[in-house]
Amino acid sequence: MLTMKDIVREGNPVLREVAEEVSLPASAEDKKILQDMLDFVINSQDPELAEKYELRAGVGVAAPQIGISKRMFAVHVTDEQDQLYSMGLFNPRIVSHSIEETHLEGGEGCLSVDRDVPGLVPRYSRITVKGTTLEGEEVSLRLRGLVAIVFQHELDHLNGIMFYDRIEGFKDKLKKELPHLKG
Ligand SMILES: O=C(O)C[C@@H](Cc1ccccc1)[C@H](O)SCc1ccccc1
Ligand code: NI
Repeated sequence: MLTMKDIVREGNPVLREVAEEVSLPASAEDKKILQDMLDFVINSQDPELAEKYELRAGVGVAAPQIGISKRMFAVHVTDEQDQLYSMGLFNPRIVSHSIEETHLEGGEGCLSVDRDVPGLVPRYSRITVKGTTLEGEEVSLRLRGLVAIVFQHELDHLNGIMFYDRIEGFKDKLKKELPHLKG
């Protein structure tokens, strides 16, 4: 099973690579890796397992975070309507998004970042994501709220982007929109 020792930390160049498409249908090896990633996220939310294996609670993990530069990630997160999104996705991509943006009030964290980085991270409020599930099914998901933010955080990992790369944008954007705040 995956534990925190398998999570690469910032500074490791793999986190700054653009990950490779996964050839489909996925090999047994790629399916095993993605299933292990999904199990890791689920385990991280189980208080007993998290304590026993010293897992940091997470709602997603991307393959580059375990040192594998492939376009796949796993999420286990419940949205505001209590709909559970528990899945592994191969070759996920945003096919459309709102202009409107949102952010988590407390900012974001990352399993690969062992420090607090304050600041709001702008994300699209609504996205449509396509990808292929562990079962080999092509899905199209219309997402909003926390789930949309989680998918965008994980998708960024596939493109070598860390959440704090986006924090400056937010301040610059704020200054542009509210020049009187310049300072
Ligand atoms: O590092 C990762 O990719 C896992 C992150 C994903 C994430 C961070 C911030 C915002 C959205 C997604 C971990 O899940 S961080 C822990 C966490 C737990 C619950 C809600 C948000 C973040
Ligand atoms: Ni992260």
